Amino acid sequence: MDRLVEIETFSTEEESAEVTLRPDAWGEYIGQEQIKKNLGVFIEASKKRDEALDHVLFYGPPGLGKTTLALIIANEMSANIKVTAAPMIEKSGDLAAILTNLEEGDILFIDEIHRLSPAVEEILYSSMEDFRIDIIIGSGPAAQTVKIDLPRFTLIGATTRAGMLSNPLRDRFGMSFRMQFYSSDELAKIIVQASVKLDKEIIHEASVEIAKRSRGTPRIALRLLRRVRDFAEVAEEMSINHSRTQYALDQLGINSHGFDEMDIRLLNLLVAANGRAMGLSTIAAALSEDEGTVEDVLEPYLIANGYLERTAKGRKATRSTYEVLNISMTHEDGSLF
Ligand SMILES: Nc1ncnc2c1ncn2[C@@H]1O[C@H](COP(=O)(O)OP(=O)(O)OP(=O)(O)O)[C@@H](O)[C@H]1O
Repeated sequence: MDRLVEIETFSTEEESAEVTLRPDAWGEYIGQEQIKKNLGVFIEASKKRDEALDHVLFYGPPGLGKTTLALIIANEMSANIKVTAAPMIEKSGDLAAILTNLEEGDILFIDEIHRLSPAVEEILYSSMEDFRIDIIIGSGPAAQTVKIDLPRFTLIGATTRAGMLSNPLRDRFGMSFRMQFYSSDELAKIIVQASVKLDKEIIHEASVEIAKRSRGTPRIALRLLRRVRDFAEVAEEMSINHSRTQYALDQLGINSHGFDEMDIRLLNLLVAANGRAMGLSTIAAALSEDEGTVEDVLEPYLIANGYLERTAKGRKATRSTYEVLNISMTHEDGSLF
């Protein structure tokens, strides 16, 4: 039987474009070397034993390749995969319907797994551990519990917030992997690979320029590649060259450190606090963003690169923040922060 890949979550135009650029084999998946090495061993071992792979958790900022890895695992295991996201599983019945439709060895990928409701999570515990669910039929004194055996499946969970997972859920994953930001070299390779799929030549310097400005994130790199390609095509250029790339990225408001407008606003805010720490809620209100976006999307890259520090009292600018914004680190009286 052909392998079945069912994806329920892709909706926006950008996401469906991503599907076509998504690598589907190990060889095309660039970077995350340690994760690939370990997963390779575990996949080979479970194939040798002819067993389903143990449950896997991927965590880290958005766009680093969690969904892509899940699809590659399914490919390697020659398993069917069903891709969904926690907000789509509202009631325990929704999860029960998904689970009872799985077959032996299938993979279920749940994105944003930290957003499952406690009632749904409860069902997941027994299904992950005992491959069995208890469903309550009816209500009141006439209610009956029916036990349903499930096939041995693999759950792959992805989250931007490992800290928000409950302990019982976290403990039921046999392996968990933290996704790393990508180096510029790795991103440049991803960009070249994607440009081949898009059938648009890109010169080396241009791919490096996009890579440097992509916040260490493949999704951003691919989005910028598509926008730079637009600029090149409107200018009727056969290939994407360096000067067009610089021009396009400047027009898109992305500076040479990869900061976009929102990063710059956040860093300026911290610097304006004159060395004092600023709370998450204050930052979110000042940027008109919700706290989750600030914490999951904006901050991780800035922290990983030393431009923002999380302290017990709140967020603070670092020496690198002042340097990168070209601002002096002194109080009005001349003393250092
Ligand atoms: N290591 C990689 N090599 C090549 N392309 C990659 C790699 N990682 C991600 N991509 C590409 O980047 C895009 C985003 O990846 P993906 O959707 O897997 O990220 P994600 O971590 O699941 O994001 P989210 O958590 O927001 O769903 C995809 O189009 C994918 O093709």
